[in-house]
Amino acid sequence: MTPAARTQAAIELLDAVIVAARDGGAAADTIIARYFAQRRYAGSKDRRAVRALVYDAIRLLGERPQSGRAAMLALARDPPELMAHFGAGGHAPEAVADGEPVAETGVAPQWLTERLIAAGLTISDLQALLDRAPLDIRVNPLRSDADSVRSALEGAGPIAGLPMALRLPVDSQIERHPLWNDGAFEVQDAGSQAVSLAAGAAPGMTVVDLCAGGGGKTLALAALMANQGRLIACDADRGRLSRLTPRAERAGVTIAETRLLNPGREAEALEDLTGRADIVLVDAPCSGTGTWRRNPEARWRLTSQRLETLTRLQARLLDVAASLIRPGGSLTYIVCSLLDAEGGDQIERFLADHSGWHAETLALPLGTRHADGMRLTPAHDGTDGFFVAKLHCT
Ligand SMILES: C[S@@+](CC[C@H](N)C(=O)[O-])C[C@H]1O[C@@H](n2cnc3c(N)ncnc32)[C@H](O)[C@@H]1O
Repeated sequence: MTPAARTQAAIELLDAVIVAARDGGAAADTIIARYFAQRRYAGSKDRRAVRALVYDAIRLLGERPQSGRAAMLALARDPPELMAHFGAGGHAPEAVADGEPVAETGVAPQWLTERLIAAGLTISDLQALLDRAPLDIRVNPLRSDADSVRSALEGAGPIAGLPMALRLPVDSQIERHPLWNDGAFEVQDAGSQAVSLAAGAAPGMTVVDLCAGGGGKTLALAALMANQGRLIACDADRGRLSRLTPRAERAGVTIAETRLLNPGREAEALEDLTGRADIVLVDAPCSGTGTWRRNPEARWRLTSQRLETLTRLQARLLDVAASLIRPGGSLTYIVCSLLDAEGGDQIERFLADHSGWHAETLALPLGTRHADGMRLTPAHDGTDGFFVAKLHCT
């Protein structure tokens, strides 16, 4: 592909990303993978270059742009050599027309920027939400140890405060590394590892991971439990939950049992656990404002209606979780969002509605105190953004 043809490919992809963001379609990564699956003539350098153009344009634009061309014209202001691709002939984009729209640059949609600022973030905190994410792994003590994994992976370095976490050069190809196959490590953001510690899981406990998804935190909990006790991994999404079993096998986790929940009727499938769990972890479905480094187009998807639906679901899941906890047990609530509506406000509501509960003052190796919990941000902690709180039932 010529450089100008790559620019045209990026425009076509951006058009698809914009439509998907508007209509709740596939993620940008999936759209790019599908595009190249149908264009085998594109070599790996072409793919890398086109992908970089698409993501550079997405990161540059806070509001969802009207078209891929408007997005690319905004990017073409700098570096200006991109502008020379327009009208270059062959597979290049058409020449720029007089008065053609150019998308406005920005960090996030106005309404979200306002809410994030209201949650105490600065503009540079917001800008850091769009940095390129590092590649972090969690060493699995059920299969290996941090020194062995570190010496086997080129460029691996420690992360202060997290003895089982290592940070690797961003482009490291590790997903099929022999040590990965052996279950010696999992790819997991350091922030995700830090907030998992908040639950205080220990050997012999009964732990419910209410929103386990593919099991990222379930596996971390199992390691903290030294594979002893009972770990019930639940989710309402059969596909996600089904990915947990092979991962657990690879990681040598034998205590995890999965339970599929019926949305809206979660408590029914958990009746036998009422008042019996030492710990319930609610890694709640959320807007993901803390993970824009990985999915920058997510900020083009979120609407205030979607946010409202999510906050209602989070409140309900907190109530379900509370019913499972034994007296003296604890509930850890996590969201990878930095909006107070999904973080501190949820805890405030919960405490107002549930007498006999209180929030613990957390002391995690990363993060800062925020509302009744702690907050991790890319700018402060070099991790994805999270809010975590721990509630005790007396
Ligand atoms: C933030 S993700 C969980 C990520 C996972 N804990 C991890 O560490 O990889 C939130 C999960 O909540 C699940 N979820 C959505 N609605 C739910 C419900 N009503 N009950 C339980 N889980 C639900 C989603 O399917 C999704 O997997």
